[in-house]
Amino acid sequence: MNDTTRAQIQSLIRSSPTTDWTYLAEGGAHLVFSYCGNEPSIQNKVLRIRKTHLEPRSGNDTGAKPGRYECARNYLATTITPSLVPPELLPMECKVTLNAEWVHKLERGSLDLRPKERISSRRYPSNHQHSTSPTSFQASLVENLLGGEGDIAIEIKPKCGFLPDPRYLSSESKTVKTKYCRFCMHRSLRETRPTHQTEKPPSASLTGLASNSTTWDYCPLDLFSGDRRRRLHAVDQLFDSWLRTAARGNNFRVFASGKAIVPGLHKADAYIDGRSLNLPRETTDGKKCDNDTTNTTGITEFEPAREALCNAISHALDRHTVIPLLYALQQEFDPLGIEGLGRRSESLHSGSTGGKKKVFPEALLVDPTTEELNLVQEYWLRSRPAGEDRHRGNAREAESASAVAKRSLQLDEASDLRSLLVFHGISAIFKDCSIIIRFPNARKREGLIDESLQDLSLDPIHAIIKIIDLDLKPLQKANKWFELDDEIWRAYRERIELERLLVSHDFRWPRTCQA
Ligand SMILES: O=P(O)(O)O[C@@H]1[C@@H](OP(=O)(O)O)[C@H](OP(=O)(O)O)[C@H](O)[C@H](OP(=O)(O)O)[C@H]1OP(=O)(O)O
Ligand SMILES: Nc1ncnc2c1ncn2[C@@H]1O[C@H](COP(=O)(O)OP(=O)(O)OP(=O)(O)O)[C@@H](O)[C@H]1O
Repeated sequence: MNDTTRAQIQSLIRSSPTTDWTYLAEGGAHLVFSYCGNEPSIQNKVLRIRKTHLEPRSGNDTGAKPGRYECARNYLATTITPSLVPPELLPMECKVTLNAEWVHKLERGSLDLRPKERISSRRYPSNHQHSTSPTSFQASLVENLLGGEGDIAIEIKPKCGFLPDPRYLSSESKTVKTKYCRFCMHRSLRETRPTHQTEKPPSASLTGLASNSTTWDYCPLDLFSGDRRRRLHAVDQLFDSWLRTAARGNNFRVFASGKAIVPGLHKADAYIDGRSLNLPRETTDGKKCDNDTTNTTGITEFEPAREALCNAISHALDRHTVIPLLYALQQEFDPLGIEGLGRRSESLHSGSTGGKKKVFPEALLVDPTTEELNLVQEYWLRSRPAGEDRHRGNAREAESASAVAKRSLQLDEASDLRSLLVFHGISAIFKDCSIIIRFPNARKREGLIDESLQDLSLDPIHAIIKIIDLDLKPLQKANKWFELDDEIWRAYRERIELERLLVSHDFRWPRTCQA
């Protein structure tokens, strides 16, 4: 640990959980607070705290070894991820262990600000929880990627950017899964089954699939296509659903001066391209906007920002290697797909998965060892040219790199199931991470910080791009992944069939996701 890190940790320990930290955001697994105190060493930092506390320790809670998941997670973060992702894409962070009492005070102060459905949700498999009160929490002190006064930051959660290999699909699933991507089908499932993950926003399309063939939501295959026009379209669709769902989705978020903007709720003190976003507090007829997604009054106020913002994001992505990199990491570590893996497991382990029929036996789902994680690194490095070119290329190049990788390490149906599962777990991380694109305030950039913030630049050349949320997924989730995948494509097939019956004569199949 160097002196700077030591000073930061000291400042964190001295800081007050009730007055020095403000609730910023959260996902399923972490709570994130930004620092608002006066200690210079932790200005511009966020505190990212694991919701699930440390695994049980033996004895008196000091000096005992962390569990297997914890070890794998740390080894991945410190040793493996930096070889898969170039350092400039990773935020600077230092790990800290926080006293539970301190964390509880912090959490209590944030309860009013947190989305209700997030409070007390614990979704990790049971072996990552325990019933006794925790004495400490794992956290990291990370650079605040949203920036400060006058900066505009966009967060995109792109999700899975490719269709599965048909060779590993059943004849039944093939008809659907080779035409529609998992993300689009999953959105449809959430739309048609309100009980399925109810915290999710409804899709921007309020009608059925038939009309969906003309108005089409965000599809990750567009973003990952390598085609600039489709990428811009994808960004525009993300912006669109951000507007229509009043920022309730998790695929696109806009932050101005470090604060999340909610269309229809906020008056943002932010400017884009010299124009105020002018987010209305009230609709023009004087009624407070209630986040009703059908209320378009607040939405039109954003239209002037749409073009400038979407173009800037899209150009920033075009100039950067982050999208092809994520594509390669998602696709190369997942040659068979979860269905292919499940079918493989069934053929190998039929009858041995215990009383409750699960596709993957428990014994296969322990978290990876350091040796297994080293293989991940080896596989990745062997499949790519040395030097800086390692992280370059477009989606198509990534595909051919994938072919090379498969030849060199034989990651295919002949590989052992355990290795394939470990690799699938790595792919899952990159299917679920987010990208933050920050457009620093032009005047601050030029060192003119004391001038008025009228002229906020959205210059793609100066955009700073980082990847967040690269935590190891517990392999225990594999059975859930398999079951959800099965539910998703079956529900989509059913929905198509139903719509076809209902609107029989003029039914048009929904637009397919184009690889
Ligand atoms: O399965 P998915 O595609 O719904 O992904 C889950 C995400 O839902 P999303 O579709 O992005 O809204 C989900 O996102 P939210 O927490 O719902 O915002 C989580 O990221 C979850 O991962 P974890 O359990 O927190 O490690 C994600 O679970 P994993 O599939 O990555 O395990
Ligand atoms: N370094 C950072 N700087 C600024 N904001 C951040 C940072 N890290 C995370 N955030 C914000 O906090 C939110 C939640 O963080 P994160 O995605 O890491 O949580 P998670 O629980 O791991 O997510 P998931 O549910 O996808 O697993 C992010 O969506 C982002 O808006």
